Amino acid sequence: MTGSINIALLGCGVVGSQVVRLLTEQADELAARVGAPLRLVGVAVRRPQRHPDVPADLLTTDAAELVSRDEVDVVVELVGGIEPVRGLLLTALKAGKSVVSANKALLAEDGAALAAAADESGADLYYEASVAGAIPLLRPIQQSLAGDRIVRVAGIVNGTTNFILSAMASSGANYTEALEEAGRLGYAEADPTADVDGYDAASKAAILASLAFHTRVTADDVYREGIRDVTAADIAAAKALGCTVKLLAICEQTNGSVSARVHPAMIPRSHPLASVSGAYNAVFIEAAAAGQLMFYGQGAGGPQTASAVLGDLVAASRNRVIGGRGPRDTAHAALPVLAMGDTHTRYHVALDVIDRAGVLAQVAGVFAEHGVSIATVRQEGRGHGNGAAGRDADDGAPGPKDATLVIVTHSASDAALAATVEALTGLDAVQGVAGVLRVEGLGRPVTELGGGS
Ligand SMILES: NC(=O)C1=CN([C@@H]2O[C@H](COP(=O)(O)OP(=O)(O)OC[C@H]3O[C@@H](n4cnc5c(N)ncnc54)[C@H](O)[C@@H]3O)[C@@H](O)[C@H]2O)C=CC1
Ligand SMILES: N[C@@H](CC=O)C(=O)O
Ligand code: NA
Repeated sequence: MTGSINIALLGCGVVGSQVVRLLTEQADELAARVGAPLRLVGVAVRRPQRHPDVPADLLTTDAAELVSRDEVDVVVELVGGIEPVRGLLLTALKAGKSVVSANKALLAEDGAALAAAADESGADLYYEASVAGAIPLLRPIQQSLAGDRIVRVAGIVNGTTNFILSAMASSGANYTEALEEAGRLGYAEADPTADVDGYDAASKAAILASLAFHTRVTADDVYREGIRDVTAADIAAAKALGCTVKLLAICEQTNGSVSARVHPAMIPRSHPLASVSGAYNAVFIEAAAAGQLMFYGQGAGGPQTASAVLGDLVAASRNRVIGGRGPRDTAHAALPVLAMGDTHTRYHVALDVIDRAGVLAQVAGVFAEHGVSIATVRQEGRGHGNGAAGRDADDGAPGPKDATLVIVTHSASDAALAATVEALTGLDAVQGVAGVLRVEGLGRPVTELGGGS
């Protein structure tokens, strides 16, 4: 066995502390797999007194000094955020030290600079834990599917929002109630913004699109909508169509460009992603030759995420032992990113209208004017003696009539749909837009829409 592989750990929180535990508990096995012992030479933290489980002589508050030590072979970064981590990792990579990171925010913002620094010095840069935690996803994309052409990567990459949407669907809770439950059970953080507003998923989408399509997509390139505006009525409307609502990250390659978007969408309950509930993640990959593949598991958690970090650490360490480096990021395709307005999907539009002769024709006319083709229309009575939702509106009940028109479109551009909705709000007979949600078939025909619950 050769000399040890020396590891510097930055950050010792939820994930970092589990990496220390696994490195200690599995030391002999890891050494056998790598061909050299993995030796932790330093752990950079903010407050050493909070880490009684880490040998005191390893703890330091000076991350910059630790990273620049000559003895360090691999830097494992589990701090998160952009600065000071970016500077620390660039220093490490430029000095030829390999880097393992779970930092999706940094990778999605400045992965190109990190990859360039790794290329320059011949070091490894691995970040499997940054997307979908424990689920092996980036390595299959980069290695197992390297000979194929990936056309779509779509999935549920945020456990917090999936938990909230699952709770809303199963109990009928509204968003605020479900968020509170997620907080109580430890899924949602005190400040849930990064999760519920889709920033976390957008960073992951940027990383997935970059690797899958051999190009560079940053978090800013990703269209982003979170789940704050998803209502109990949206969930009920999805149910009525045989669908469920999920926060999806969708990355596609079409006609020489890529698109990456994060937003809530209805998906058919028969789709494999529909049954992914609670804090689980699942990602669906479609490749030209391989066809459809699905990856499922826990996207967060200390031990789970540490598993992915250790996998990267073993890979980087093996490369050190053998001499050389593993597969690097390839961005040779350099594809343009499609504007959200030019992406195409189907839509569910619920309109509150006055129920009188000619309204349906008027509404249909607005869709037609904007080139948006209607697939199905359903009218539901609403109040004023008009009967319960879902019953025939024309039930002969006396009094003024209000109704909700539930329209599902064929595939249309996002820009055309937005213009249609804008124009609909200008119609006298339209009292309000009760809901607009995208409907995604995700590589499967959406045949069952309207099929009921
Ligand atoms: N917790 C999870 O389930 C997952 C986390 N990740 C990523 O893993 C990374 C770490 O996440 P967690 O362990 O959950 O965070 P955490 O907040 O529990 O741990 C981060 C640690 O870094 C320390 N720290 C902050 N600034 C520092 C500095 N300048 N020098 C040294 N230490 C510093 C903090 O005191 C804290 O102990 C983040 O990038 C996160 O996005 C990725 C997937 C899942
Ligand atoms: N906050 C994320 C976990 C880390 O990637 C989630 O809720 O999935
Ligand atoms: Na992963």
